[in-house]
Amino acid sequence: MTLSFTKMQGLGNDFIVLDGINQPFTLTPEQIRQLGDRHFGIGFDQLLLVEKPTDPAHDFRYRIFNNDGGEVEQCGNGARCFVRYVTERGLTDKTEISVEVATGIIKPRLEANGLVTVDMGEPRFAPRQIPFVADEDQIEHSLQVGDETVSVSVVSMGNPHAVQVLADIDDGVVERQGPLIEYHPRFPARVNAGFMQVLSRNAVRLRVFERGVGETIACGTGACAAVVSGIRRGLLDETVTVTTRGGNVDITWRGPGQPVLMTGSAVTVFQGTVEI
Ligand SMILES: N[C@H](CCC[C@H](N)C(=O)O)C(=O)O
Repeated sequence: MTLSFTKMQGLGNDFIVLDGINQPFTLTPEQIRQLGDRHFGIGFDQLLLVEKPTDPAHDFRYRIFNNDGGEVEQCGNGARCFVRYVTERGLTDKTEISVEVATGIIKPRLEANGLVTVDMGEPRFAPRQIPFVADEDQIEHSLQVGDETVSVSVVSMGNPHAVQVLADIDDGVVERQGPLIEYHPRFPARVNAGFMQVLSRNAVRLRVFERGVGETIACGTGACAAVVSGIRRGLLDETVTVTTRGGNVDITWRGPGQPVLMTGSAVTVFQGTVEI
């Protein structure tokens, strides 16, 4: 099978985007792993699939696969690339679209300045919604990680995140704790592990060890979850610039019942075809 794809990146989190509307296909998890391999395949963090919506009230359906082959509920950097892809390829003439994801609706919008803003929907905190093994929602939960006891905030942006606030995120903590948190038994669906350093009430640094991938250069939903958890902890104001290894993304959250808004870049790198 020959597949046409577009290679894209948001803050260095990289993707291949596939048009499942005009190019119907199926891929097994093993085939996704092969395509995602950075030596024997194309290489990507996630594969993004564009499909027709199940509800005609919306413009598209958006499916996301990590490079371990697993399908997941949400991808923030990918959402910005999604709207750039469908407009550049003429799949829509709109600049703001309504997109179905596994756990809700997101609304990406192309801005006049070339950036993309996405209404990522409301964050969720109930343990069963994450999913997370705990009695109730708490702003911080104690978690045993190897021989360390850490304090995490647990947030779902559709996909699960466990976020720590640390004075230093470059001392080896990401490499040491990331894999242990991703597979922690209290997260039945695994989890993305965020490591946040607060610089001011409007600026943080963030590194994320992503479920199904490992550490990525940037994580959009991770940035959303980190800012929400920092606001809930009383450390941040409602609009925050998140500095990742791949660049900056701006996140706004006006509190419970409100959506998280994310603004950042989305870049088309190249087009290609692949035999699989
Ligand atoms: N690894 C994530 C999916 C991709 C999230 C990230 N690339 C983003 O930009 O939000 C998960 O398993 O939930």
